[in-house]
Amino acid sequence: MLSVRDAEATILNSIQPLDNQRDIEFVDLLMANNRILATPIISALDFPHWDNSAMDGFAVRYADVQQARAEKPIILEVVEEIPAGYKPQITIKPGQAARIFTGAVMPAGADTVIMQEKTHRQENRVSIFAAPQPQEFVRHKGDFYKAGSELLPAGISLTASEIAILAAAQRDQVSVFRRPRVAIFSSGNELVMPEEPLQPGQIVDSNQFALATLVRELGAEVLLLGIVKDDPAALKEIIEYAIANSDIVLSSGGVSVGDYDYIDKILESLGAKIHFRAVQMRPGKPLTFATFPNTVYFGLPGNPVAALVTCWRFVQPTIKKLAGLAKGWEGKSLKVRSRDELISNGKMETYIWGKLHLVNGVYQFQKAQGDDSSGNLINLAQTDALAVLPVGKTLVSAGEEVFVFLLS
Ligand SMILES: Nc1nc2c(c(=O)[nH]1)N[C@H]1C(S)=C(S)[C@@H](COP(=O)(O)OP(=O)(O)OC[C@H]3O[C@@H](n4cnc5c(N)ncnc54)[C@H](O)[C@@H]3O)O[C@H]1N2
Ligand code: MOO
Ligand SMILES: [Mg+2]
Repeated sequence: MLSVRDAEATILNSIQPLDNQRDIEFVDLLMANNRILATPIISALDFPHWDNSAMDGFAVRYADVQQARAEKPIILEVVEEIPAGYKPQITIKPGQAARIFTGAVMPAGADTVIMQEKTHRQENRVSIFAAPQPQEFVRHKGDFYKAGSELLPAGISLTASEIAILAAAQRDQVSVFRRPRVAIFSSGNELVMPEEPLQPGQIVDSNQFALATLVRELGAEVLLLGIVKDDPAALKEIIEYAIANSDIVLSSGGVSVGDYDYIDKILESLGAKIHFRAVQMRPGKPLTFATFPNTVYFGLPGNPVAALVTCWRFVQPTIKKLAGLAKGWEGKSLKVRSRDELISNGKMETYIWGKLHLVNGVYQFQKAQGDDSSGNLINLAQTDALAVLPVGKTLVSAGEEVFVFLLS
């Protein structure tokens, strides 16, 4: 059976990221949070734009004050006051200084700023009590970035710091990748919506809610297609519609070996390339991955935990890669100490859901309490990590280290 690693490689190698010409849109800066930048940002300006003071104090000529000492202060004439936002009018000559404030433009003639605490002001004179370093507390034009240099590369997710840079670079609109479109439906005669009273044998379709929420959290747009009966004609119709209208299709249920598990046969009849039908993992073994020319298809297993685990493990990096993220789409793992004993049959890569606790700066993994059947979605609540027992590993004792797959 295909290993998790090979399944992941097969999936990610078949993902074509969105196109940086065709698949972009312009959004206002404050709407760009968590969107992915489609075009690099090149600075039109030097940063800082002009020489300015890094302190409240006095702008001076270094040559005038290099001998200043507490016992023998240098006294300068204050010829101008320069608050932030003001254009200095006077050139500082030998023996002169300007009162200056943080962020204010350096006056011509001055090359150094003395912080206020090292001075004493009396009317139009200032005493300097300590020698500065040459050019101390001056932020020079272009020190941080020169015009023409790249401020932000394409393919990064925009957060507060990048939005600030875009604002500083005077971009009020920004070119981002469109959101990937993900079609979601559930298959099964037994499924009903949450508001419907349960008849014998029925079960609420929780998967469409879980998957839609996860997909939205990942920044993609959801096309929610609801519940489809285990009926080949109905399934074929919805799959045709889904592949025509999305980048990624997620169905849940109907991918195992039962007589009513039709998904794979329909995908075949529609000309899909079926890459695999099962992965050596638990939960999540019956996972179908197929591709159409413009759409990738995940036939997720119906059991609620299996559907979410396979989504976390495989769909999450797929959405990130397709969305245009240049790197960092692969899942993240961390080695932590397990509080609980973890058990596997050793035949499958086993994913045990639970929670991380930060204790004295070190993460500990706590397994979810209760029945760990893949049908028991109740104990998935508050899950933020999956402990991973590789094939061949049957036991992690309490207190032993284990790799966990992070969910966010
Ligand atoms: N003979 C075998 N039987 C099964 C195998 C196997 O290898 N050989 N694998 C088991 C595993 S593991 C899983 S996981 C399931 C996967 O089954 P399907 O993907 O075909 O899904 P269904 O049969 O339609 O449903 C399975 C289970 O999940 C419930 N379900 C389905 N959809 C939803 C939904 N949208 N929301 C909530 N619950 C859902 C459904 O009622 C069933 O209980 O196959 C095993 N069998
Ligand atoms: O994966 Mo099936 O993966 O639950 O029980
Ligand atoms: Mg089935």
